[in-house]
Amino acid sequence: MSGRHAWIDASAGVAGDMLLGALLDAGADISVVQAAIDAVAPDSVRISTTEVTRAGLRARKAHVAALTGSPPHRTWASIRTMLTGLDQPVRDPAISVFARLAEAEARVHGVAADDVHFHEVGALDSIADVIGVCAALHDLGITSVSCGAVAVGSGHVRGAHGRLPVPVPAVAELSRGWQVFAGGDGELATPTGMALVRALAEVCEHLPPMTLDVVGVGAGGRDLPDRANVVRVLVGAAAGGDGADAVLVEANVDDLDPRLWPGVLAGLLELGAADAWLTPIVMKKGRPAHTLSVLCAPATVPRVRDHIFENTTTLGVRESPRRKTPLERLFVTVEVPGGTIAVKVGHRDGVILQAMPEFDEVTAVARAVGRPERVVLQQALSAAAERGLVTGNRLAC
Ligand SMILES: O=C([S-])c1cc(C(=O)S)c[n+]([C@@H]2O[C@H](COP(=O)(O)O)[C@@H](O)[C@H]2O)c1
Ligand code: NI
Repeated sequence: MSGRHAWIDASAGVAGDMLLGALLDAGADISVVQAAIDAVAPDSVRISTTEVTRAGLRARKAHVAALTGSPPHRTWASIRTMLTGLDQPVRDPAISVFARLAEAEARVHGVAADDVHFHEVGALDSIADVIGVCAALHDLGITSVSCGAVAVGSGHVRGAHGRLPVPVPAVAELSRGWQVFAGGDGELATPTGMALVRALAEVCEHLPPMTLDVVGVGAGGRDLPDRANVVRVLVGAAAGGDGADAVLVEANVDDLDPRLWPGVLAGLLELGAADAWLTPIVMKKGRPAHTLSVLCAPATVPRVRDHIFENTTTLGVRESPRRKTPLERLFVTVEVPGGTIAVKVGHRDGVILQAMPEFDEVTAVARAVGRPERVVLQQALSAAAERGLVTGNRLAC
């Protein structure tokens, strides 16, 4: 696996500064985080951390000190403009986080997302938390994130909106489609924390099998006697050595013009899905239909989801984590009359299990020389066999 996976333990709640503290505790470089924040809001905030204890457990508390006065209200549109100063790997997730917040606030207050006025969540410290978390993830080389069920709290809280029930409306809205539970008194999950989870974590899951590398513990502001007010981030490589994390995205569809399916499948592969296929099914009420299945890397899920909603008639998608164990593979070019063809060789522990000519190249040579594909395929297989590329043989060094 190329990148690292981070699993967020939000079983005691989540807030932007808690997540930032956890990632800094896991080893993210604070100067890299500060530089990303400075790129958006120069000389505005200073990030620091201290070691604290929460219910007797060591944790790192992130502090965001304002160096200037922060304007009380910001619109989503103005924050989006501020974020353009960031490098793409930090900017894209930061925009996704604020877009989530804007959509949630828009639904809560009954206004258009672009017109949403953030109050507390638009303050400099929230902006710093979001940018800081995205920069820290990038600095740690984390390429996929998942998170368990989130404790949201209970009771009431007082803020710019007056007295709000917990989970506060924005958190409730952001929680749709995610596993949540009360988990205790007070506001345990804040809008910024929940937006970070929803924008960055591809799936809600228990701790996935992984070779654990580092555990970061981020402290919340309160020290509760009965439970540690912390977010933990467990960072490592997904289990299976070369096995990569994958997500299966599926939808049952019974009313799409069938002529549209080839374009839907091709589009999914173009945007980076590892595979996309249709299975004929008979749905409720005896309706013939199709299951669309898409296997992709966790980071590709948001694009896959968007593509399915934009290009099919489905009203929802299902997502489930999967583990892929790819065979090691290499390509060997063989010569056939009239051209060359790449042969994909799958092997394990140095023994060849598969040697198959790439069929697109078989087709290209067959067309170029005017011979049937099956003849060119056989010629490529024979050429591969002459090179010793057959099942059971050891790979030549
Ligand atoms: O700023 C806004 S619009 C805001 C909306 C809501 C709603 O639920 S609506 C709640 N809050 C409260 O702000 C503070 C700070 O939140 P952060 O995400 O910035 O940590 C928190 O207590 C929210 O309940 C703000
Ligand atoms: Ni609000």
